[in-house]
Amino acid sequence: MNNALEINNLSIHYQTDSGEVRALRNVNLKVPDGKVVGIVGESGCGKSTLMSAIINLLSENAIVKNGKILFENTDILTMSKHRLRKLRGYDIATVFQDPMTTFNPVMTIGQQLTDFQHRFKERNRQQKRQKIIEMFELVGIPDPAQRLNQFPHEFSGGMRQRMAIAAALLMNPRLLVADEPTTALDVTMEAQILHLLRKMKNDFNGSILIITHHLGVVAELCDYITVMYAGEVVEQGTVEDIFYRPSHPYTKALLECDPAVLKRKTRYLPTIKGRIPDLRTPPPGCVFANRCSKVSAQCTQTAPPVVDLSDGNHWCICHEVSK
Ligand SMILES: Nc1ncnc2c1ncn2[C@@H]1O[C@H](COP(=O)(O)OP(=O)(O)OP(=O)(O)O)[C@@H](O)[C@H]1O
Repeated sequence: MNNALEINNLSIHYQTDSGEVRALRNVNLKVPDGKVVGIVGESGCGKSTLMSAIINLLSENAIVKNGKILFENTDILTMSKHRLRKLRGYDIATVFQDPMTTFNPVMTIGQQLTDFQHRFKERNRQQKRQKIIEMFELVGIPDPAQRLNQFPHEFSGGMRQRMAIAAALLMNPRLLVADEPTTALDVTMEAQILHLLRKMKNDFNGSILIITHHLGVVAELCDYITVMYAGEVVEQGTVEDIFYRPSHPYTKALLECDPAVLKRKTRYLPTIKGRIPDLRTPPPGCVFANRCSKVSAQCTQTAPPVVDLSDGNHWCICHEVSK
């Protein structure tokens, strides 16, 4: 199977006055053609850094220490400006947590989404408008033709997120990267957007990379899951591997804290005790050692090995897990 995106051994640090923050360390990830891959982890695990690197929009103080992000065999991190312009929004489309960031508040939605299609020279203005109406129908926006003349603030949060997804798909991208697409929405809206993304998964030919801290989102949508902790990938596998055969103690702890996964109704949600380590001085051994219930002496001293649990498809890094 070919990969729409392949990340090899990626390490990114941030330069700060108090030292270098090792935000990503030796991250490996593949997004196979036509598949949905989810990245999960707590706040601070490096999800946004990874997302920014994929579209080559890292902060000025970021330094790529090593690694590659391959899209069609070309490294995004060293792409020419011209190629990057084609990549962003055309080959790779993005949907962010706050859909307001996608739209210009002082232009009508119709104008903006017509302009979004400027690369499609073969479509005239009328055809571009027709394409938007078709996309709006697909994502469930009622009276699409009338709504083209409205401004972004005239739509609800959920409708704006539908429009952001429509805008991304208008480009027919090879890869859609969605960063916390449901986090800013209430529970009802979230369910509707998840339903929409599930439908898109079947209609859309490209691949999807979805970044979230919400396990329910990945369970509903993904084929593969990457679990990140403190800048490292700690476990990777199919959705079944991660939900039915979790191996890394962090993955297990995440699952135990998730309300959707918890069978019993609890008044207070459990949390993982302790804190993510300071990424300016990550520990020499396992990054999860200070919070792990299975911690042993070697965990605090030596970096954990990669444990292959299923022919390279399901693996984790841990001293205490054996095949
Ligand atoms: N521009 C920056 N300068 C310095 N440190 C940064 C910068 N951006 C992120 N970091 C640090 O890098 C680490 C990873 O941050 P990142 O935002 O990628 O994680 P995240 O998982 O997306 O978290 P969140 O969900 O809170 O955004 C954190 O320790 C964060 O404080």
